[in-house]
Amino acid sequence: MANRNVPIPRRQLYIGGEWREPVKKNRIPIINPATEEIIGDIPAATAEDVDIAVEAARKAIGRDDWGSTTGAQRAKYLRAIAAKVLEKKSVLATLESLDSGKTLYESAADMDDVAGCFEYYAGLAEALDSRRKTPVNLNSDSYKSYVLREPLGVVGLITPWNYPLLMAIWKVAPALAAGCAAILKPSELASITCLELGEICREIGLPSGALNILTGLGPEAGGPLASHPHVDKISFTGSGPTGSKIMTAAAQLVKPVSLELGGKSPIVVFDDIDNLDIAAEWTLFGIFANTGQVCSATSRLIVQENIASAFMDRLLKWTKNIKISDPLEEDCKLGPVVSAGQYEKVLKFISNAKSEGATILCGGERPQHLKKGYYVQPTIITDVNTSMEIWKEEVFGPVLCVKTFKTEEEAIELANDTKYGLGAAVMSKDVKRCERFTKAFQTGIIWINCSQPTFNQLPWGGKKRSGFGRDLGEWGLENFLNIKQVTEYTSAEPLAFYKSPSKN
Ligand SMILES: NC(=O)C1=CN([C@@H]2O[C@H](COP(=O)(O)OP(=O)(O)OC[C@H]3O[C@@H](n4cnc5c(N)ncnc54)[C@H](O)[C@@H]3O)[C@@H](O)[C@H]2O)C=CC1
Ligand SMILES: NCCCC(=O)O
Ligand code: NA
Repeated sequence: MANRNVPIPRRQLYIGGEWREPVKKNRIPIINPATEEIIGDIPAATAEDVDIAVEAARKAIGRDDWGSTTGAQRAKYLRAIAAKVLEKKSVLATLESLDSGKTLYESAADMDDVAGCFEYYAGLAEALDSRRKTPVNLNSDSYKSYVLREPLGVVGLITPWNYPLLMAIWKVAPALAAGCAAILKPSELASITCLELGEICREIGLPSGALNILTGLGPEAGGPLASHPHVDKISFTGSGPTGSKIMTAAAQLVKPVSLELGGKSPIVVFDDIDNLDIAAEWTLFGIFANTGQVCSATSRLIVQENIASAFMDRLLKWTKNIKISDPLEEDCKLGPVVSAGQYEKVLKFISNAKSEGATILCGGERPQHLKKGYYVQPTIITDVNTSMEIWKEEVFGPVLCVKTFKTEEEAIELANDTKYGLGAAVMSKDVKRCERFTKAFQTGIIWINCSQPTFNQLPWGGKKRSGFGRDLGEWGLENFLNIKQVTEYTSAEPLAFYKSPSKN
């Protein structure tokens, strides 16, 4: 077992490069979901603190030490942050697991990804210098034009608890690379590592106000950020209802938003796969990794009828092998869900599925050997029909529902039978078929013969009710840039649109 006695730092809000007590001095308890114990507390920001942070961010943009930096200069800060994250990886990973219930293995992998994401956007920040000013050929002798890529301004980043630091960094790294000043509002359910990012920024000497971190409740801290007149953009990852509230608040000021809102992603398994075990493991990984708390989790298995029985048999065998334990225990592969509320919600989905006539093939309860903590067994549900809640709604827990199909057309129809459109996976060795599915899936992310691998270089986001806009890749950077066209009249001739007074 890793050292569970890592002290939980008692932090304040990180504003203008300093730790600052919230104006109202309120704090929120930190709960370890594996033990249900209170292990510390975080500051609770309110509208007053949002005002102070926005002011600090505005000042940063107006100061030369941040507002006039080149991409290459900002890249140095990003690389310094990446190096610090790696230096502190073990402590950060433990804190992430204590706060969110994520297995230590996954928390450590997240810290590598966090550092990798800062490194990746450092590269894009450097490349931005040569792309900052792009001439545009107008086929005109009278005009000369170019396009500037400039930082968008002050941006609000509102992020969830499922990958507490990583989801924040998917937005923080490109925002800083672009030269914006950012205000991060992480989830109140898991904020520790985001506050530690504040300490890292302080240690590496990031110019004050370039990144501000406000922990607090959604409506009290996130709400005022979304509706603040001096915040130029909101980038949000989280639930549909909250995304909709943020968009409504932002719309009053015609403030741009990008929304990443989760889904009910399908994984389609065909009978031509060579190896049932390989497909079974990807299917499991697609729904049980991070205890199913993944926006792109492939939570609907759509399996070809003639292999369904053999495939389900393999799935059950693999599922029985999953070690469920305290996330800090070695080889733990499934920790608790994040909170009491999420635990109740997941169990309610399972009991509703039962009352609607579905069969709980395995799991469905808390594991017998764990008396405390928000643990839910990995659960597979069959005899599902398309009108059931379990088929339609995002559970955000370790719950897979299963349907069978006979024909390819039927599989496509089932896969797209959702209001969401984030991810979709197909398992088949037929290349042409995979191409047909790539075209037919109504989503932003397609996985072929795998589920969930994620790379900094690739765009991340969905369509339909999964939201719009893209994190990661060059698209993640574009989110935080203003595109400005500059047109210069270079001719010595007059415009000659109006009658000249000299000809009167
Ligand atoms: N797509 C995804 O990645 C995620 C989806 N979810 C889904 O959402 C459900 C609810 O979980 P929550 O933690 O309540 O998610 P949420 O969407 O309410 O929270 C995400 C972020 O939004 C903030 N927020 C909440 N209300 C706000 C408001 N009125 N204005 C501005 N910011 C606000 C929260 O404080 C947090 O930082 C989960 O059960 C899960 O199904 C949750 C987290 C991530
Ligand atoms: N593997 C990263 C998933 C990100 C998300 O849940 O939004
Ligand atoms: Na927590």
